[in-house]
Amino acid sequence: MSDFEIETVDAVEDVDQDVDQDAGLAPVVAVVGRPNVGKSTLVNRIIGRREAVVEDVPGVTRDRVAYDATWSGRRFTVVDTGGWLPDSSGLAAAIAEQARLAVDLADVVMFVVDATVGATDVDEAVVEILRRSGKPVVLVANKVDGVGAESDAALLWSLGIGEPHPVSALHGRGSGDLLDAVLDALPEEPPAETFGEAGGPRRVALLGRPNVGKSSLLNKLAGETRAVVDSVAGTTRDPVDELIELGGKTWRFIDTAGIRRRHRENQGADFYATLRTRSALERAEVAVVLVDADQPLAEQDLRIISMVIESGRSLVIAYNKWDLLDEERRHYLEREIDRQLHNARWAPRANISAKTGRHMEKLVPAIETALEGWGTRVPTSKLNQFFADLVNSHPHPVRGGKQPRVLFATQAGVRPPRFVLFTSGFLEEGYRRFIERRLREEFGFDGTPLDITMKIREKRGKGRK
Ligand SMILES: Nc1nc2c(ncn2[C@@H]2O[C@H](COP(=O)(O)OP(=O)(O)OP(=O)(O)O)[C@@H](O)[C@H]2O)c(=O)[nH]1
Ligand SMILES: Nc1nc2c(ncn2[C@@H]2O[C@H](COP(=O)(O)OP(=O)(O)OP(=O)(O)O)[C@@H](O)[C@H]2O)c(=O)[nH]1
Repeated sequence: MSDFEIETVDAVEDVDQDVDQDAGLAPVVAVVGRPNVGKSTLVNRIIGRREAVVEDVPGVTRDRVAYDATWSGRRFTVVDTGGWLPDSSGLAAAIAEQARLAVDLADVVMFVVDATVGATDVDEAVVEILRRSGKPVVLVANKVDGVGAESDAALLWSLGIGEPHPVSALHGRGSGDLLDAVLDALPEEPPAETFGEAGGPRRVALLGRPNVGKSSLLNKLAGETRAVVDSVAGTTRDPVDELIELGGKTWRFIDTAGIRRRHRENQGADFYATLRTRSALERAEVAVVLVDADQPLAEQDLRIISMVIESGRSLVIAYNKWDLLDEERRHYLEREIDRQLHNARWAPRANISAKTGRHMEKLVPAIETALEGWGTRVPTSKLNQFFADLVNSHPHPVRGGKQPRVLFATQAGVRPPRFVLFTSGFLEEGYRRFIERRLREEFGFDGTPLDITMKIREKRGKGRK
């Protein structure tokens, strides 16, 4: 992208592949079944807390649907589909719809049947959908509270989707064996996320177009603390980093040799500057982009900021040469910046002067804020509470008689925070931006781009097996 169009939301119809390869995304286990069979009770049993709302009234609308769960050290997201269909047109149709959604969005389906009631016509219809999907299904024979009821469970072999697992969601009986079966059905565990060196100084890239004051700032930072701790030879290429102590911590400034070396005499300096920026970003965790406050914001400034955002690194914007502005211009510029940098409005800002040292002390807190936002993880239940509220208070506009919904969401990773929204249809641009804005309002995320992916259920009638 050469302009300043920052797309943090990937609107892709068929993104299953991307998402499934995402190392951080926990597999999704959807719990499906008729009303009142004990889905919520089972979910509470699995997550080890009483969070899903259990009601004796069938079909109670719930506002939280997805939770983090762990069994035998394996992390997964469990989804209570009971909350998906508050206004259905007839039970059978509603359950069928619920099953289809679950099949499309989950890695494994837990199909819950009330063993004391036995298989009903609706259950049979669900089995049909599940079988056709080819997704792994674990059959749960619930409400088997004692040995006496085990024969009820055995009758469910007749459904023809494999072994019924007798459990009492209420008392916990059989739930361990059930979860073992679920783990067996989960896809292979992806390799753990590996980002950066464990511990060690946080890595900062100082970026900006020629003449904005990068070397001046570097000298000021290094000089001010009187502690240029060390120079570090770059491991891969020739760049040399510097360890600088600031605010009681040691920071690794990336490729400071490159900043101090002048490219001005070279032809194609622009090209080298871009390369340098790119390779610095590769190794950095946070970028401090310097902008010359005394000059109009240039295309190149915006391009550098875009590069940071696209690289998924955290971002601080420092307006340098603030000493050159008079009071009126400062006031005016503050507003101007808000308008011009609206795509990076979330980045902490510092108005500094590398020359006079003005507000240099604000730089470290800004960097720390950005790194914190970058590493923030929101628990699944909190995230889904947020989306439930959002969908209720600000539903997606109806388009062509349809109203796509966020069914549930999980955070697939950090650095930067990555979210996957499981939706019942395509969310349009404006709504996606709205979601991002509200996520930021609710959870902070100052200084970090957000990577938001939609995982849309397959379109019906388009080659369903
Ligand atoms: N005896 C017995 N009762 C259970 C068991 N599991 C759930 N129940 C009861 O069944 C009723 C329905 O449980 P829920 O967990 O709300 O059922 P649900 O499937 O989530 O229901 P919907 O919200 O209608 O979709 C509650 O009164 C539970 O206490 C069980 O293992 N044994
Ligand atoms: N008034 C004022 N001048 C500054 C400030 N920071 C840097 N300058 C001046 O701006 C000019 C460029 O500063 P440098 O630090 O060399 O800029 P740079 O970004 O390293 O430049 P390149 O090496 O071309 O990429 C020098 O003349 C500095 O003295 C500041 O805060 N206020």
